Amino acid sequence: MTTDSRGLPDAETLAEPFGARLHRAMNTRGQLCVGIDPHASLLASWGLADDVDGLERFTMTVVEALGATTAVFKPQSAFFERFGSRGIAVLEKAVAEARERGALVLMDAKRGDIGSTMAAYAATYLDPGSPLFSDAVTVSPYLGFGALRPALDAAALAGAGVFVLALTSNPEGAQVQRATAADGRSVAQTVLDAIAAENVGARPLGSVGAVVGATLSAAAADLAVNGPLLAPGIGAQGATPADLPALFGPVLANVLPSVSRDVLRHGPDPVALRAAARRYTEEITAAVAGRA
Ligand SMILES: O=C(O)c1cc(=O)[nH]c(=O)n1[C@@H]1O[C@H](COP(=O)(O)O)[C@@H](O)[C@H]1O
Repeated sequence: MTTDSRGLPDAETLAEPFGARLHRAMNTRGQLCVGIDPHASLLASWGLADDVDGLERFTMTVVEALGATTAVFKPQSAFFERFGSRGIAVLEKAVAEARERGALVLMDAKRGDIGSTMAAYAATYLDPGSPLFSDAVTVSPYLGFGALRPALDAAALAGAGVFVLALTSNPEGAQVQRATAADGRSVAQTVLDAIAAENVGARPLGSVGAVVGATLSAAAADLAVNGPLLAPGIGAQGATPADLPALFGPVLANVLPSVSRDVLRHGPDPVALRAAARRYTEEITAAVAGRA
């Protein structure tokens, strides 16, 4: 991807939808998404202070070590927000530096609100003029999928993507997501069907993704959304790349497995970080190819 002087995608890149850019990135760099989650415990294990300087050292080390080889970075916004405006400034820098190195940035913000407020979130993450403009953002559909419309429209306009929570990796998610909706489908299936409707006709891949935790024993849902499937939960939450084929079956090629702590714990040595990311990328490639 080419960028302008601020590290933002240039007009030509923006014309290409996120789904197509992600498809290419996964094919050339592998299917691993590296989560940037600067937990206080990780800062401590890297020998860094739990302050803004530690946050910046941690984040830039990850971006510099992995930016040239990783398809997607997923910074978790909360770990930056907890330091206030200076933490957000580090996040802005991380977005620009990651993109500078050719990685896509999926902002893990999990936003979701009434439509008029959603428009402000869309302006934050999906307007190319915003300092936090990202290639994609995670959103929550629990105020109703329709309330996400401003984000879906802004993403389409900017050539960006939106990942909607469908079946999350945490055990508590089932209480809401497996509940039966008025028409007899599960709540998760209504979300997945709405995502699929957004992606109709998109080639090679739609720009609206679903979040489906790799920790699930079975999806028990139709995952054929013609879009990417972000699969967090590998590593610290107990799932492995070898779990992916049984869970995702025919849509395995569209899965973007995400690992945060189990890569990050190998720092601050960039060589060890790269080795950990490479191991996961190879294991995912083997799983997708049926060799796991
Ligand atoms: O949207 C997400 O990224 C997400 C969805 C989900 O269902 N489960 C989940 O763990 N995540 C995020 O993925 C990351 C997982 O981190 P690790 O468990 O350290 O790999 C965290 O940033 C979570 O907030």
